[in-house]
Amino acid sequence: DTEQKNRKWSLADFEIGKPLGKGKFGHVYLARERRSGFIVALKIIYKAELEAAKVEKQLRREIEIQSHLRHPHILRLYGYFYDEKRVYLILEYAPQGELYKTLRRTGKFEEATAARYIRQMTLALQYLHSRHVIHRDIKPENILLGLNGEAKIADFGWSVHAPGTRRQTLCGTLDYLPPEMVEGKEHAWWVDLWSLGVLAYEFVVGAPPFEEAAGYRATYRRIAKVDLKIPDTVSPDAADLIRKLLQHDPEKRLPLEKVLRHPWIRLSINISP
Ligand SMILES: COc1ccc(C(=O)Nc2ccccc2)cc1NC(=O)CCSCc1cnc2[nH]ccc2c1
Repeated sequence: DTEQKNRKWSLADFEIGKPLGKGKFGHVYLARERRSGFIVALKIIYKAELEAAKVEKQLRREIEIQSHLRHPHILRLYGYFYDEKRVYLILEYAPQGELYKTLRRTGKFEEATAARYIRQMTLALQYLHSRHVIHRDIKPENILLGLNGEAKIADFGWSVHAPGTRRQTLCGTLDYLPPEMVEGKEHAWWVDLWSLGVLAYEFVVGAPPFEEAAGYRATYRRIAKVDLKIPDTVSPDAADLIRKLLQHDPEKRLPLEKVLRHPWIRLSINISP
């Protein structure tokens, strides 16, 4: 409520529980707000690390963007506070944990499950794009699972207001990069359409489409050429959607509204939440 919303939080308001993981810039702990008993995830980030990485402004901008985002498939940032050494982000806790752990454990998802997650991510992207926010980093590692196993985009380490042209020093996997980013071109919301295609492929196949053991140059080449091979274990409907999203030309990528009406996605609606 508004009283809760505007109040000044401090560490004394929370009981810290088990560690939930290590993020880009900090450690995340389960925590309970003492007065209400409300469970949250508390991300503790050292200011020294922010200064060393020159990302203080990026964090401030993110907090500004995210404190206004409200969507069932986007992890909430409830608020933040700081003391002289650390910044604390009060984040939504996702009880069913990290989607990529489930994916690695099961190898790949049943197509109905995959389609449900893709529909949920599409709804989240539609909401973000309507707020002129590009996520640019949609991958299994950034998706958490809520109380009923619903997918939530959970990491906003790189979201920007559209159109983004700043080159990010990209660490981590290149598998999700679209050609225009690999070629360092101007990019916008259609970047997320490409990533949605990569995500759908990885969910039903169990590995990203352009992965190259030979290293990143080979991955770059395969992305730039859109050297896409879809195994015939993948249903025709799923393959059709993946092909319509993994288009080199951004204007040819299936818009989010059409993704929601695609047969593969419509089929997933009548199966569990
Ligand atoms: C909305 O989310 C976020 C918003 C902002 C930032 C962030 O760090 N921004 C940043 C930092 C420094 C410089 C610039 C920007 C991170 C997240 N998200 C996460 O860190 C993922 C774990 S969310 C916690 C959480 C919940 N529920 C779980 N269940 C199991 C594990 C788990 C883990």
